[in-house]
Amino acid sequence: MDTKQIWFTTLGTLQNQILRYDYDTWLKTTSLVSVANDLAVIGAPNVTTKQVIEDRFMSVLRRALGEVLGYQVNVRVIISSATPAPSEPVAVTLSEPSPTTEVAEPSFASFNQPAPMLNQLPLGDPNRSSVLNPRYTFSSFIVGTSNRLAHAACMAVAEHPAQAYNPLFLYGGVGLGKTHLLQAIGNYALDRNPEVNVLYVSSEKFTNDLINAIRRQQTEEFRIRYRNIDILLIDDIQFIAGKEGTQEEFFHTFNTLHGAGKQIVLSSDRPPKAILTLEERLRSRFEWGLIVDVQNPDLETRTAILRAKGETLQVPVSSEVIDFLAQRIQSNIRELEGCLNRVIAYANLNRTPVTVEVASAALADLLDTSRRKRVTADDIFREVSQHYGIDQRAIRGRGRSRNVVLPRQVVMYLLREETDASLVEIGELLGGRDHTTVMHGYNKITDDLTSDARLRNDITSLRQRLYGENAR
Ligand SMILES: Nc1ncnc2c1ncn2[C@@H]1O[C@H](COP(=O)(O)OP(=O)(O)OP(=O)(O)O)[C@@H](O)[C@H]1O
Repeated sequence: MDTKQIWFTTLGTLQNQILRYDYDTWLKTTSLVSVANDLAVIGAPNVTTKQVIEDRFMSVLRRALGEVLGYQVNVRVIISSATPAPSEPVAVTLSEPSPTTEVAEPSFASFNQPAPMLNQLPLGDPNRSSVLNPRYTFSSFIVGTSNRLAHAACMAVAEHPAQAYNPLFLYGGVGLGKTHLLQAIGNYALDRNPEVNVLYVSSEKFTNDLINAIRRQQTEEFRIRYRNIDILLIDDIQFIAGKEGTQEEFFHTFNTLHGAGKQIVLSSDRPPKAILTLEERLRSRFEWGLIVDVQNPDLETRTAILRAKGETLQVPVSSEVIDFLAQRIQSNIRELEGCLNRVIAYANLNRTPVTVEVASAALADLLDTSRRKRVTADDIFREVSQHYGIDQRAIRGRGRSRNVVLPRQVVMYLLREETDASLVEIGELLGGRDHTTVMHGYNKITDDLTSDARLRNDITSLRQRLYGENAR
């Protein structure tokens, strides 16, 4: 068989294995350039097709080719300027694409032409489920007071795309679960309906794709790629600030999708108002829908996350170790997970069970330095008293006016979060109060933190005072 016959037969097999519009859009226009040394080189007519094939069809292609050839081959896709129909002779000129990582924006002058209408674009999306991490689902996401709102908003969007909140804008510090939630929306929507076009990209990838499209004069493909989507998930949108050309293109992408009733979800490390050098017209669009923040996880959430993570690792981790880690590692969830992994690896290497002593040894450098000095109950009473201008005796006393109850509950919260004191001990420190009263005070502050920005600022500045530079 020559390459033409091989490809003809392979495409015939593939036609029965993948969705018809996927076949028509992405595979019909490809060719088999060569087969040699266990390597089959496939020619794609443009960079978008090449990317889609690489992202979605490599394993099915390998299998189909293997069946036709009778032996296994590796597959490589290149861009080929000729795009013969499968029944036509293969005659191609090869051109290697240039590297995809770029640093600066080129001139966008040639790019400001009208975009194709959505209904003129071919169906079938580029780069979807293949780039969504299957681990990032709603069921693997632990909900606590710090992320309850964000989780509910994402769930609503996943269930009713473009009907609940559009756009949905998620913001929060590093490692707090924004990417997880964004991708959970995509995974959920795809589980419900595999035909839905979901695209998850970082804003850096959006920028790079745009730059490459301009450089290769493939702006049309770029637009097809980005405007033929049902749910667009863009991570770390703050990075488009200051990039004029990217903002311009994103503005049009946003308008096209939003106008066509498609869902847009954005994440950022800060709210739209705080993204400096973001064009006003984009800022106002980001504020059209719902803006929710993801906060630092409280003790309960940290404990629940560690417990769930321990279960997936199938390594017995005692509740003492989990409590120890949840108390000590407060910065973010990525670090929390990293620390648990490190403790388990350390125990494995030393062939010991995972105990608090082992955890403490495994994390010695982190616990001693990065977080810093130990905070004492005295530190907390002193700082809270100064912050609210309330005498320490009043905080410990029996008064029930609002101006003393709030600082008292903040002390309960900080003692529980920042020290190893038990509920009973905290009650004693606060003038012999019952542990259920302490629990109530702690819960009150944790709940209020989700909705009360002023209280959040209070807690943040108190932590800064307690820990200095390293405070979260
Ligand atoms: N509530 C949660 N339940 C379970 N796992 C979580 C939760 N929040 C975050 N994680 C996990 O923590 C890790 C970091 O989360 P993620 O990458 O989503 O953070 P991020 O907010 O996008 O951070 P960055 O801004 O640095 O990109 C991931 O492994 C994620 O699965």
